[in-house]
Amino acid sequence: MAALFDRERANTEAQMAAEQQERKKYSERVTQLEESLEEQKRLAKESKREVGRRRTLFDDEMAQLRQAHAREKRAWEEDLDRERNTVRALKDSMAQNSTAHLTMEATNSALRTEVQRLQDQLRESQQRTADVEAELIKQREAVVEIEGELREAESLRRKLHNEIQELRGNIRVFARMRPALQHQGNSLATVRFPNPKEARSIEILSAGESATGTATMRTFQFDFDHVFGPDATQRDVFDEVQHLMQSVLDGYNTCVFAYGQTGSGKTHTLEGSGLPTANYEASSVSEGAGLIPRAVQMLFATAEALKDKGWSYDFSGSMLEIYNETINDLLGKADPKSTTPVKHEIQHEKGRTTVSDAVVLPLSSPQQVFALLSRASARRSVAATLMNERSSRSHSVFTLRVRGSNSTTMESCDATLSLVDLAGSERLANSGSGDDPRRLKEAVSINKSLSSLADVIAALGQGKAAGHVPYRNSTLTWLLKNSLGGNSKTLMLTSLSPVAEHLGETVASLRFAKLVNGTIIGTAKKVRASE
Ligand SMILES: Nc1ncnc2c1ncn2[C@@H]1O[C@H](COP(=O)(O)OP(=O)(O)OP(=O)(O)O)[C@@H](O)[C@H]1O
Repeated sequence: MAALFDRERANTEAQMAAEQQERKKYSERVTQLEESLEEQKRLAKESKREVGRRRTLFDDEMAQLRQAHAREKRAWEEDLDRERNTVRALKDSMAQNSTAHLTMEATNSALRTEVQRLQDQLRESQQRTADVEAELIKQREAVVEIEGELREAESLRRKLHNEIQELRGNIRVFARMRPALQHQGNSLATVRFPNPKEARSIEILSAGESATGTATMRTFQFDFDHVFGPDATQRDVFDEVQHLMQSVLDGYNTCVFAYGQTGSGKTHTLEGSGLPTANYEASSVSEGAGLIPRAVQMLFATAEALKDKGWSYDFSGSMLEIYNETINDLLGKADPKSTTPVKHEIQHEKGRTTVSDAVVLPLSSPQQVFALLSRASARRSVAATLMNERSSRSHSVFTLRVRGSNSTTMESCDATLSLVDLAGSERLANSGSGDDPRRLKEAVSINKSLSSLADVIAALGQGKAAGHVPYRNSTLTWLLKNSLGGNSKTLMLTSLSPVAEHLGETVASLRFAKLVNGTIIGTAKKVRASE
């Protein structure tokens, strides 16, 4: 038992030792584990710290990264916004461009259509032009033919026109009675104009006494180429005269006399109320304008129109006054007050009349002619103040020389138009000269020249039978030698006063006019430039 016990005890002690051993090992193990746990804790702490540090670092880095990322993001966003804006702008622009493109395409297509249309039109036009050109060539040929015919017709017209003039007689006589002037208030003569449509007759009724002493009424009737009553206008007179202007351009010397007593209307008929001023337009003259401005306007206008038919004309003019048988140049430089006036000689050579030292001005427009007439008129009025109404006591002669040549037909002509305002025709007893020797001399000179004019016309009327034509008997007839006679066309415009008191002078003027009208002057001859 004891042994058992001892063994048991030994076993138990062995067991206890083993258990102790085990406990020790366990304790060591526990210590070890505790140390290890401590270590683990420390390590865990360290690790935690490290983790914390690393987390902090990581957080910092993350924060930085986030900031950087945020910055970048912002930058990207800004870039993105910009890009978006750019893209939007581009889209807008593209939209616009595409609209513009569409518009342009539409325009382009419209333009293409237009170009096509124009090309078609051009082709048509070219075709038409070709047709027109062909037609033009035909027309040109026709025009050349017509021009030739026209030239022939123009030459024929000239010939016929002048033949008609010849048939009518180269001296024609018109009578014009002026209206009563308001301010005069004189009693008027009894005058009748029978057959006013024909306008060729005038009748003057004059109270008288028969041999037995009974009161009678005498009627004087006169027939002329035309009679103008007091209502006739300046235009009416010119209408009857203008064919003579055509004759001047055709190369015929033409002379128009205004004859009549002082105050009967000679200057009114020739010049009219005031010459056109510098503002005058070549296409018109005033209603009051007389024969000279109208003739000048017509001559220049007709010369211009004849350019188409190959004619080219040169005009030149002079203005002379014959006072007491002496010639004064109204365009000359000499002082009109001078006591030693320039002496002018009249020369006739080859059908042309020239006056020595007289100014002849080249005239290229109607305005220049009017300037010439105003100059002459101013000069005449200076003389008039010196010589008391000298204008009605002198003859004024305006001469327009017209030279023409036709480069196509080689025709040429050279003629003068003389427009003569004669001195008052009243008889010596009525001239108011009385005992005034100056007035007497004037009246004698006027009488001489007017009776010489009648003699010349009468001698011309008698043709060769008269033998000698007394041109030299007065300065007037000598100056107008080539404008009278067979080589010219002459028109006498007899001015008449309607006043009863002037009846005697009116009848005398009409008798003189009748004498002239009864004269048949030989055939007018065209003057060629070379003659
Ligand atoms: N047909 C007419 N109509 C209106 N007035 C006229 C007419 N004829 C002449 N007269 C006027 O009569 C007056 C005299 O005319 P004008 O001076 O023309 O006469 P004249 O014969 O030339 O005279 P002179 O011999 O003195 O030069 C002027 O006042 C003029 O205006």
